Amino acid sequence: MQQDLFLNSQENLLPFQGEVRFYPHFFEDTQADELMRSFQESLAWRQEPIRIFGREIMQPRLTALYGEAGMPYGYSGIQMTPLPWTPELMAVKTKIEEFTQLRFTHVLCNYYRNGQDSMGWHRDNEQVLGQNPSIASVTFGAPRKFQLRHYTQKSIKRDVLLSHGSLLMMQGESQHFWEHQLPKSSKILGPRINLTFRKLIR
Ligand SMILES: O=C(O)CCC(=O)C(=O)O
Ligand SMILES: [Fe+2]
Repeated sequence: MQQDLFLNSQENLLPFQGEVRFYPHFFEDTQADELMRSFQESLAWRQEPIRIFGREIMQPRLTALYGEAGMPYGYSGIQMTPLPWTPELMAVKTKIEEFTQLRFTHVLCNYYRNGQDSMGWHRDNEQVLGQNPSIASVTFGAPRKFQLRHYTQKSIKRDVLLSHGSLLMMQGESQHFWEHQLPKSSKILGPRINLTFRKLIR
């Protein structure tokens, strides 16, 4: 199928032990602008605490979880109950599913209010994601640097600028062998919305 060819023709950003592919113009600019505005206003953004080394701290960003009823999702000591899909989130999910020929059950939404909001080094390797999860990550708004580094050889790093309307696919063994982060930026940046589509297994 044409789309499979296109999907795999994009170069792998990782040198080994996983696959990460970047599609800078997944959405047309006008569509990306509209989705940014709509998600900014309509999603149920909240600042939630997480537990790190037994201490509760507020996450340096806002989040919201949408997905299938009765399938909660948790990370870093918090458990989130999904809200039902909105038409816009469902439309984005369908577009990604048609492009990738994969299926997703949930979307974790992240809202970075400015350059001071961030996400630290982590792997998306919760058991409910299964062995080699495929994660589809789309970006709207301010472009931000996204970093990958090998989990045991931490000097091996890759950077990619996640731009407005882009799609990043993380697949294969990437969540075993690579961690990723969205560092703070000292630039004066507007808001950025990131949607990470995931498939939870029952
Ligand atoms: O904002 C991003 O691009 C990264 C989000 C992420 O890694 C996550 O939600 O697990
Ligand atoms: Fe992640």
